[in-house]
Amino acid sequence: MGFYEALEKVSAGEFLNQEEIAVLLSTDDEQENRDLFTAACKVRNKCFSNKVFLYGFVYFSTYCRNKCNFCFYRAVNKSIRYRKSLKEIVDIAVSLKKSGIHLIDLTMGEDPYYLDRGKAGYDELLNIIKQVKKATNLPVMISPGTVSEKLLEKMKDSGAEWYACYQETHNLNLYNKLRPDQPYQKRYNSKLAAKENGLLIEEGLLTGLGENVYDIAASFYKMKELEAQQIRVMTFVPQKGTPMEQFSAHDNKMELKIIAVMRLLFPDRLIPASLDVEGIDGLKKRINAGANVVTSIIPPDSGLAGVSQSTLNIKDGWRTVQGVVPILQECGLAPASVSEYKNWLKNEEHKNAEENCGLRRQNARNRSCVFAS
Ligand SMILES: C[S@@+](CC[C@H](N)C(=O)[O-])C[C@H]1O[C@@H](n2cnc3c(N)ncnc32)[C@H](O)[C@@H]1O
Ligand SMILES: C[C@H](CCN)[C@@H](N)C(=O)O
Ligand code: SF4
Repeated sequence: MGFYEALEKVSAGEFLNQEEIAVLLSTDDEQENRDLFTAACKVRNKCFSNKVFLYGFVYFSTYCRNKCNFCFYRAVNKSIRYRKSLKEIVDIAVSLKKSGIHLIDLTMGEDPYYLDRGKAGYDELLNIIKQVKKATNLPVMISPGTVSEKLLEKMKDSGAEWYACYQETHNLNLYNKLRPDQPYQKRYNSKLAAKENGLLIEEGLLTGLGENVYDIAASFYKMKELEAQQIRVMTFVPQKGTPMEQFSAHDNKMELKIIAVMRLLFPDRLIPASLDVEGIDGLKKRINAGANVVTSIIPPDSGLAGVSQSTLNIKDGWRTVQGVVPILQECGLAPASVSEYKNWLKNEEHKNAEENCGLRRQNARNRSCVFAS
């Protein structure tokens, strides 16, 4: 099947086979790329109108027990380590809320202080979620890595709506190289357990790590199977002092194509444009590829580090609502209101609960879109 046949088929609402996905992802033709992005934005606008969601980011602990080969915060790296106090975390969350974001993303390394049962931090972590919720009354996403079902349940009870945990790839060999000593299935099962416990889940891919278009197509099938409410991709950014420091940094072309194809395959799912890859300069192209969420918004004076770009555009204030909104406007878009975001969540939580009860197993494509005109 040719590029335009595949594009037409997916635009008409059909899921593609792996060969057809590979065709869309393989194009280097400029006109084909433009048409892919235009089709993706059309589908996004049909589902979400001109509304974009904004996520504030609080990386509150950079300590980590793992040794992911791509990550600046891997256990043995000489990176900036900090653990923010409860007061600091709540203050940052409140300042993010005041700036106009829709969700607080509480992200951490797999910090044993918080994750090991019996340590003081275990209850502190739950208290952080509770206090952030209480102070902001905003939806909360927790990104703690692979955790037990018990902890997921407690996180949900403490007020978290979302659990983010990215597999990065579904090519087992590549996964094991990227995340040594972190069994693939255990990480995957965390997401299933979170979903069963009523949390919304985010799945994510890294690109530029040696995967091929068939691996990416296989990941889309896994995303379909997971029924994640939010799906993302980020280009790998080489990190100083890590085993993959010399791994050549990729341009962002594949990331943009993946965003567009994800949008076409999963029209009504949330798809982020992360500021943590290329900073503010990379926002427009990600939005114009079909993204509908801006992530990694960070208050300039919070002393927080990003994940893949620990400093880019933080102190200069570009990773802020103020920095982001004019770019959305240039794309003909605008931030949603908090209640629009909450309505979207409520609807998804309802569907999730119904699915969990086995009341309905319906193809994602037939789901109604909250913002559909
Ligand atoms: C730093 S972790 C934070 C949550 C938790 N520690 C975990 O691993 O799930 C969040 C994500 O950042 C992304 N990431 C980490 N290092 C990166 C890099 N060098 N380039 C691009 N993305 C990166 C990965 O997708 C990873 O899953
Ligand atoms: C990867 C992070 C999100 C974790 N839920 C953040 N650096 C981002 O780009 O959105
Ligand atoms: S990606 Fe997450 S789990 Fe892996 S080293 Fe980085 S912070 Fe730790």
